[in-house]
Amino acid sequence: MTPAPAPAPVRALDDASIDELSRAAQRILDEFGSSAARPELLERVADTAAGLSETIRRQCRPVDTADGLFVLRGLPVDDTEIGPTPLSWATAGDSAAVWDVLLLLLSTVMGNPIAWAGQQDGQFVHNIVPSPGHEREQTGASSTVLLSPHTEDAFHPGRAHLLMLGCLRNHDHIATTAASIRKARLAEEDVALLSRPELPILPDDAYAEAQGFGGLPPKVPTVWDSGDGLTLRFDPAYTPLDDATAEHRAAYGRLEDELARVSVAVSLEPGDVLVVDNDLVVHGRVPFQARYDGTDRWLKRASVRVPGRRTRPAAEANEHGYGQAAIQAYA
Ligand SMILES: O=C(O)CCC(=O)C(=O)O
Ligand SMILES: [Fe+2]
Repeated sequence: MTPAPAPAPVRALDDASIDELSRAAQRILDEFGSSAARPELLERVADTAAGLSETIRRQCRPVDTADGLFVLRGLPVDDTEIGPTPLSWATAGDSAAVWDVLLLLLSTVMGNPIAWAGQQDGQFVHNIVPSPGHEREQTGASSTVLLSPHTEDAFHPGRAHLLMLGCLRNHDHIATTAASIRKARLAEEDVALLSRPELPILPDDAYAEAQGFGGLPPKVPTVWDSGDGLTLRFDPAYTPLDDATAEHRAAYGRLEDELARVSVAVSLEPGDVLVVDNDLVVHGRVPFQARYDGTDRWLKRASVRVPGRRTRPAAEANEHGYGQAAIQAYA
């Protein structure tokens, strides 16, 4: 089912904030010559973020509607200046590096950016572009398949609280999909069933090394009440549903149906930064045909932990995370 386009809550940045953020990012990039995440650069980002205006801080406040997301709008993108869309994250290098710094600044206002040694060379900001040979994968590099709704890095207890997608180019208006558990209607019995840790979530195809990990996959709950409402950890493409009881599978299926029912399509415009609460919302992407001619869709992605947030079951602390470690920008 193709989700209905629905207006996502937009937080429009005013001219002064746009100017302040753009200048701050450019200054850091000029100083370091590259957005590669060195400790000195992260330190400068932290200092700069701490000095950003109250107005910017307010626009970066936590998600405050049941949509579980918002779009920060107004940052400028010059389609010529950013150059052609790279053919893969591995060849992106410093393409549109000022956006790496912008996302790091915004992430740092919202929390603590994280990186993974096993993904995109340990960078804090990822390039999401369609890549030849990966068209049918369940990763950000795919195109011709529906990227099914998922919690980002669902396999791992160190996964982000917030996911940030900055749009540099999207000529064909290809939508990101988003479904909030806070809008889903689930029977009490289904919530009870899905709160039981009955199935593991395995590492996705972006983590080749973790997929070879030898330990026993921990069984995890799919939904739970975190105190202020339902919260979820969901990635059906990497969940061995055949191992579940028929009863559990049926409840999981009803959850999938509900998420499809409440799913919205968010077609990002250049300059938009979509912020998704990874505890409330599963995201995906509609299928599309890549051209590989430098004009394809191009997003930058950052993942953020929010210190002190208590949305995760205590048992997650004992998970091995398949040998992967989330590297936090600030200890
Ligand atoms: O391409 C998109 O809109 C989302 C891709 C995705 O799932 C991600 O970057 O985590
Ligand atoms: Fe994702």
